[in-house]
Amino acid sequence: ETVAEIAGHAGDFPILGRTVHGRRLVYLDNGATTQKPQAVIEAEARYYRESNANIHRGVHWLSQHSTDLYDAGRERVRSLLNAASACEIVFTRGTTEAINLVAASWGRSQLKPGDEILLSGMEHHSNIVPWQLVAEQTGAVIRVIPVTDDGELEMQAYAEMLSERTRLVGVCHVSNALGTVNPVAEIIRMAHACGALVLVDGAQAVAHQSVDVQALDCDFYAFSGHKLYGPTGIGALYGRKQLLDAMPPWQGGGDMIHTVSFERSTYAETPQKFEAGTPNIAGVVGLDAAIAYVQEVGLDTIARHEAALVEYATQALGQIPGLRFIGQARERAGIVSFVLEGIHPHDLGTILDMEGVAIRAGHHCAMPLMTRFGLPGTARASFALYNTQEDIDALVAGLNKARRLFGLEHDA
Ligand SMILES: Cc1ncc(COP(=O)(O)O)c(CN[C@@H](CS)C(=O)O)c1O
Repeated sequence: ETVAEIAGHAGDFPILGRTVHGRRLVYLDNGATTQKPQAVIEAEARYYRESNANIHRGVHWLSQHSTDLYDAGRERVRSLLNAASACEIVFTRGTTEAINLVAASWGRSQLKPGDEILLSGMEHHSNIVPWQLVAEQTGAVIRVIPVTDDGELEMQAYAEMLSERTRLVGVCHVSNALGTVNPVAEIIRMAHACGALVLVDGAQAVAHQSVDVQALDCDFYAFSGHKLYGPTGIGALYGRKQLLDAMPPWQGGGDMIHTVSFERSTYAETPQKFEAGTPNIAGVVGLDAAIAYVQEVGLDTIARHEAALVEYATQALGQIPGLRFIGQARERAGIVSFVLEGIHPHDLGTILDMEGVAIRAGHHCAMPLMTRFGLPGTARASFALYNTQEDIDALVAGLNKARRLFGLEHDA
């Protein structure tokens, strides 16, 4: 599709037709969660209307049909990430659970006292706290890759931190607080050169650009379906097959076993070994529909559309006196973060909400990053394929109204 055609897709998202406080909803909080196209809403509803049954265990047609849908969803995720095999795709509740799975299974079984885990200073709490929990249990040590004033990783410092003690590097593909796109292929190459693994937190990347885990050569890649126009409660972990095969289960129960006795149980193969209990089957069906939708629109088209929005927003917001961008990385995806002198981000968010404009304000679950910038938080506008320049104009109008309400309009 062309970028011009993409704007027509707003009509695919029923919720965008609603008002908030009597104003048109201007939804610019896509980093928190994206809205859902009718195709995703209908896919889940149709599953419950026509196909619902438990998977893997029934001998009846409906159970096999439901299992086929679940397997088709796994193949769709494989195609999204270009993984070598569908058995490298483990369904989880989302990014947080995917990272906890790696920390609990690989971390607890592999990490020894003194081993080092390198995390970037711009990580989301879900790529910090699981590693702190496993470091407490194993004696491993967490070290932080510094972030520059522009919101990029200090690659020279990273190179100097890498050593034979480095066992794993955790890095976000795209920062949810700054929009920075990290040079993950280079980060991975450098980590592998000293024998370390890399987990990439892809929560803010998969909806904004094509991801190829084989080209990146990453060891783990995590994302959430709800940030990719899919349902909440479903996401996925990509893991290199030989790593997943060597990792112990992380949750016990039905489906993840081969045999069970009170003396000893044996476990299913990857990926089922990591999918205990009845999974979110409808969520997988909805995720399948969401990925099909973005693949139809075209991730490269979406990337170009959102890059144009970031550019337009940077120009328009840059005209507002007292507005300071936080994070000016050379490569950004889908997010603009800023502070407005004299108005707390939460007050900005509240005033914008009264105008129907939804943004996020606060620390964005990246408290260490906010501390690094000496801020309590920022205001964040995050874009999706259905956003338009008119949405950004509404944001600018709302910010200027906030300035008037706070008596800041006397600035030139
Ligand atoms: C980079 C990154 N990593 C992990 C997560 C967690 O995703 P879950 O689906 O909640 O598991 C998120 C979710 N960030 C939301 C909620 S804090 C935001 O408004 O930025 C993220 O952006």
